[in-house]
Amino acid sequence: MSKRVVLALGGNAILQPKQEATYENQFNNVMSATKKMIEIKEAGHKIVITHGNGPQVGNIIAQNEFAKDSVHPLPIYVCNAESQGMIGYMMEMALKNHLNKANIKSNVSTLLTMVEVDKDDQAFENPTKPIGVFFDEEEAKKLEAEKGFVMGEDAGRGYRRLVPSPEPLVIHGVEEIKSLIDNTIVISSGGGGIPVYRSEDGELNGVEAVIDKDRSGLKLSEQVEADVFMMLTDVSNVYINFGKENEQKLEQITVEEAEQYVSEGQFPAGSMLPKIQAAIEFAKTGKESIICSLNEAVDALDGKAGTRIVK
Ligand SMILES: Nc1ncnc2c1ncn2[C@@H]1O[C@H](COP(=O)(O)OP(=O)(O)O)[C@@H](O)[C@H]1O
Ligand SMILES: NC(=O)OP(=O)(O)O
Repeated sequence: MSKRVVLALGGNAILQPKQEATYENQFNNVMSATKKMIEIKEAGHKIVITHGNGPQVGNIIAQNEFAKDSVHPLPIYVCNAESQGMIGYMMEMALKNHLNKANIKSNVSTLLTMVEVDKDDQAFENPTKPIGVFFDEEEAKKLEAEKGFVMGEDAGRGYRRLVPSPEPLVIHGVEEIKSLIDNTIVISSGGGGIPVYRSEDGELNGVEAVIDKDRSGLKLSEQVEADVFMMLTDVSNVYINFGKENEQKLEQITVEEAEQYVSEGQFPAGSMLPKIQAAIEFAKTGKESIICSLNEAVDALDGKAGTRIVK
């Protein structure tokens, strides 16, 4: 059965933590990731793709920082737009080349997507979103002291800069996505979307933040009325007691079971927790959420791989 599927791809799939941030490395990763997405298309499903941008937006911000004495630094929301354009370009080109090779007729369109947030969101008081490259503890302390950055540990992988990550509320371009989806692979809300707020007079304004792409993926799935919300990452499943001797793979869990694991603190805030929370919210609507590895996406849609969260 053909399903309408929203795919959320992690920013780390585009640039792995230990890889150099060259264009070639990122494009090769995008080529591999999009090849897997084409398999979903070949299986007859309609897909909307969203993606992370943590490593990329962090690097663009760092480029601005390094060059600030000669070129004016740009606000974070503009850096978000830049990362959306850069990743969207790589994905659209890679998808078109794969489709061409496989002789599949489908268009591909990247939407520059603004996502509305509440300018009074508590997240602005408490930066939690890790972006950019990883540092050791000593380097992180230096950056806090010298640049006033907020730094934090990211899921045991080292220290990264933390920026506010408000809740996405309204995804722009939803009607356009719905009208395109039958014949087009749409890429939307990249990097969680360009964060904007609407002031009382109705005017849109950019705001300094990076939205979590799993939270935006959830909103996108709800607003485009997807059948499945799929978060593609670098682990095959969600586990309880992850990394311990008694770790246990989860294949299908209910919303109640997932909430119980969250309350036990099974999932770290910087990595698996936002995915599980987004999966729970989507599953509450009676639709299906899947967290799986990119390599097993087609099997996961058939119920043969990954972790499914259902009502
Ligand atoms: N309970 C868990 N089950 C599975 N993976 C977990 C768990 N807790 C933490 N992780 C980590 O979460 C990571 C995926 O989150 P993240 O790196 O933010 O993904 P992405 O960049 O793909 O969105 C995995 O690589 C894994 O190391
Ligand atoms: N914006 C965002 O959530 O990016 P990552 O997936 O790279 O963290």
